[in-house]
Amino acid sequence: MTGRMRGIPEYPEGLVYRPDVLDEAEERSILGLLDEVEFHEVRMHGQVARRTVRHYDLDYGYESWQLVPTDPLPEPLRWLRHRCADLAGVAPEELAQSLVTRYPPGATIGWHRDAPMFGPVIAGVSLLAPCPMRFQRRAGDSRYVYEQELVPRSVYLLGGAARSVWQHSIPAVPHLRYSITFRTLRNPERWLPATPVTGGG
Ligand SMILES: O=C(O)CCC(=O)C(=O)O
Ligand SMILES: [Fe+2]
Repeated sequence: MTGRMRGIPEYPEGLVYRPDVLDEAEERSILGLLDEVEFHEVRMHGQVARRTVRHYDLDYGYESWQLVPTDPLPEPLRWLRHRCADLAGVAPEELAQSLVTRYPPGATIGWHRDAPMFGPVIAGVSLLAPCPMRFQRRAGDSRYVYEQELVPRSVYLLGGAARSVWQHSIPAVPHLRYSITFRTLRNPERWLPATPVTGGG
């Protein structure tokens, strides 16, 4: 489905979409946890976005383009990371950054590719309001487009060209939505502390 997007419809290679990854009880339990989360503003180029975010494990400085260690992913959310890792075919620890985004009615995220310090696989969980996720890529004078409806309790994976070539965006929808994204790192050794050596004197 490409809705009203202008361009040549094409499926983004590397996009995997799975509805019904969570059941309703699981969604409710996560929403209960998110009620307690303190969300932070996103300020880019001096503009405060309507969506708010909470990073875990590594925080992304929207202005600095650096990753800095932050609070660990809350234990009651770790099974979700594990499930996404299984879908993505990576170890849970490889999903080294978690981001919860809260989209109140009218909030959006504009066209972008995720930052280059993140790795080749990104997983995204959707909760509450359904919304379209839009994709575009340009080649010469042509614009290729795709629209994927994200239903609540679904997971998408961005790999291959869907991650590295295509841009994506989320338009405004009339009801509250949350997304939880888990990202791999391109250079884990640059950002993660070395595994501590244990057992010594
Ligand atoms: O809301 C979503 O699922 C997409 C979020 C996103 O693209 C991002 O945070 O980079
Ligand atoms: Fe993104």
